[in-house]
Amino acid sequence: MSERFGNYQAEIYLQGYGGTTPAFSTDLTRIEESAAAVLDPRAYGYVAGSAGSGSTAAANRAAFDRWRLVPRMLAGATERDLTTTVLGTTMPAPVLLAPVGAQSIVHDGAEAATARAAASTGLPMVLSTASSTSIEDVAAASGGGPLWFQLYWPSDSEVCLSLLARAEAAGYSVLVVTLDNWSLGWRPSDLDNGYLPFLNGAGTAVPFTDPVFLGGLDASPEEEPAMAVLRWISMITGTDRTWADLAFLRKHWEGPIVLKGIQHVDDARHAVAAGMDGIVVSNHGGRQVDGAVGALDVLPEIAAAVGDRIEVLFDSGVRTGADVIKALALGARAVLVGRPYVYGLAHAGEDGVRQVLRGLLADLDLTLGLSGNTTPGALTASVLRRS
Ligand SMILES: Cc1cc2nc3c(=O)[nH]c(=O)nc-3n(C[C@H](O)[C@H](O)[C@H](O)COP(=O)(O)O)c2cc1C
Ligand SMILES: O=C(O)C(=O)c1ccccc1
Repeated sequence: MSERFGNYQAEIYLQGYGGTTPAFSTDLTRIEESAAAVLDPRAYGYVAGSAGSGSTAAANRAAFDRWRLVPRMLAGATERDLTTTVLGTTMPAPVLLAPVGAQSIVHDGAEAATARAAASTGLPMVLSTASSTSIEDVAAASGGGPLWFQLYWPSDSEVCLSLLARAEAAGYSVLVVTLDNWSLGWRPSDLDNGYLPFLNGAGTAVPFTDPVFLGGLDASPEEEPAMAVLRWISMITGTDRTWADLAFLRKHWEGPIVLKGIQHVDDARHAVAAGMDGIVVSNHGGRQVDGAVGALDVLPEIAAAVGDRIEVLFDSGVRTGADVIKALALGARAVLVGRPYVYGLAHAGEDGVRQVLRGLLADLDLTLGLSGNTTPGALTASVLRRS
């Protein structure tokens, strides 16, 4: 058993032996159910919800189910090493925390609690532009843990440059540019509830903490709060960009740049041509385009086309150790996890996020070993069978 992650399994058994069961299921496909019980129904609808009929979120899970592991025996897998190198940096496992905005709607600790939990596991946290906690405060909470910054690309370049400069100064190492959410998708749970994360009965909270953005806001008190929030969001998420515009980001960001939301092999090729360092194959957890292809379904062709020239990461629907193995075997270097850790945050703040992450890593470590594999880097499609 791997000392590092196997201990966590023993800890959970010991807790049970002492009469304490975990606050939420170690099955991350089910943690949503108990999160529904602890969250405000509208906040829950926002986090759990997805676009349209929910068919893309369902397709994400169905895509994982179509691939099965074929375990090997007596394969010398009693010792594993999950260490992975992404964009030249070593991390303890091939897992990152996906950027999730507005975390204060699920827990007062918000992104600072998430940052502390991430730092304690050594996994990189990707901070959202739409965070409820500032870039600097999250860096302070993280205490030197690995941090990446997710950029929503503002329509105003001064605001964009301010975000980039602050992220760089605060020590964020990688820039993740999200391309698939220049407008919020059609999300019936939020539409039915009249819910936007920054809009509440009492009025509005400006969703972005950047001082240049705040300084440029025109005061228009007559504007309907919902219209104001939508306008602010669209000012930050930007519109009307082209592949050529990426040169601006390349010029103003020294470190690696990763494009998030890639689903078509030609877009992956565009990313290479634009001099990007990586992509996240992702459909935003099914929150943007209803009826879209399951993210895992497009991963193999994209990895085959560009995987030797650019780092390929993956998210959307990852819930178990086996899911991580499948994504890696199909060409991803590492995966990002979204909703599960947000539910951990909702349940128990920093500790809840840590429980989710440690559980996922322990599951990954055990499933890797029990299926006869020892390192994430050695996984290929030969460990899988399509069914
Ligand atoms: C509540 C919520 C807020 C999100 N906010 C952002 C965001 O601010 N920026 C971003 O790039 N992606 C955002 N995402 C998408 C995640 O980064 C990620 O792509 C998605 O959650 C992965 O799917 P999963 O939840 O099935 O793991 C958000 C997702 C959720 C659930
Ligand atoms: O809800 C989302 O998926 C998201 O990416 C977002 C966009 C703007 C503000 C907060 C979150």
